[in-house]
Amino acid sequence: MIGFDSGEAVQSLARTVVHRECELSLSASIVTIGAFDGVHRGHQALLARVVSEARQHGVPSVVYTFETPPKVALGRVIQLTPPAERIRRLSLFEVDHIIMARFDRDYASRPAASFIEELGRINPRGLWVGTDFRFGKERLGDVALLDRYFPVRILADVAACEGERISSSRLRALISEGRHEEARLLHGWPDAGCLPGTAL
Ligand SMILES: Cc1cc2nc3c(=O)[nH]c(=O)nc-3n(C[C@H](O)[C@H](O)[C@H](O)COP(=O)(O)O)c2cc1C
Ligand SMILES: Nc1ncnc2c1ncn2[C@@H]1O[C@H](COP(=O)(O)OP(=O)(O)OP(=O)(O)O)[C@@H](O)[C@H]1O
Repeated sequence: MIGFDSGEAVQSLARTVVHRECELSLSASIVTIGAFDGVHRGHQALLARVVSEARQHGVPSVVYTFETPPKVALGRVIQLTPPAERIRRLSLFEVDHIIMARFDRDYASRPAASFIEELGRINPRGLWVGTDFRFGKERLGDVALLDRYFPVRILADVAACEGERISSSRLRALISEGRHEEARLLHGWPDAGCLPGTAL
């Protein structure tokens, strides 16, 4: 049983442990960061790479994500997957650690440098993100900045058969248009609903 409401670390599948931000410290790791709303096929490709590289190097794999996806917390979009279901889906990839940061006003106002400092505690030896990854206050941090501190690896865009990049935004659009079967093909999970998130 996976639950997150208690806020405690959760031992779910064999090796997945969920942490609040700041409480995990590792001497080496392979990491990916993102909202992962829906854990769609693009996210799944990223997770598979992280877990495989971590095993190759004999270090823990880490997913750094947010209890509420930033765009949802900022009231811009509807949430696809609530935290407990997101943890369940992430866990199926057998990541070693999931960090669930609470994206509130204080967190959103942290500059990129503060986030880089936090990441330093888990010593990423490889940091996997997609091409468009941004972080820090006003989204000022980008891949070039991150790469000055950690070895950044970029995953090429995973696209659907018609060539369009798979994204949580695309899924939200399809679901709002009632195109559930197309959405299901993009996210790769049996159910495809939008569930309300909590805005800041
Ligand atoms: C420390 C920190 C501060 C952030 N502040 C903002 C912000 O001010 N505005 C914003 O739109 N997003 C902010 N974000 C969210 C990022 O834009 C982005 O959503 C997050 O890094 C996850 O990446 P992803 O959207 O590619 O999954 C922040 C992220 C982090 C880690
Ligand atoms: N189709 C994809 N191919 C490769 N990487 C992806 C893909 N979709 C997302 N990613 C990467 O996964 C990480 C988490 O992304 P995020 O949760 O923002 O997903 P998203 O689908 O881009 O969301 P949104 O549409 O809301 O911006 C980021 O590093 C992002 O670049």
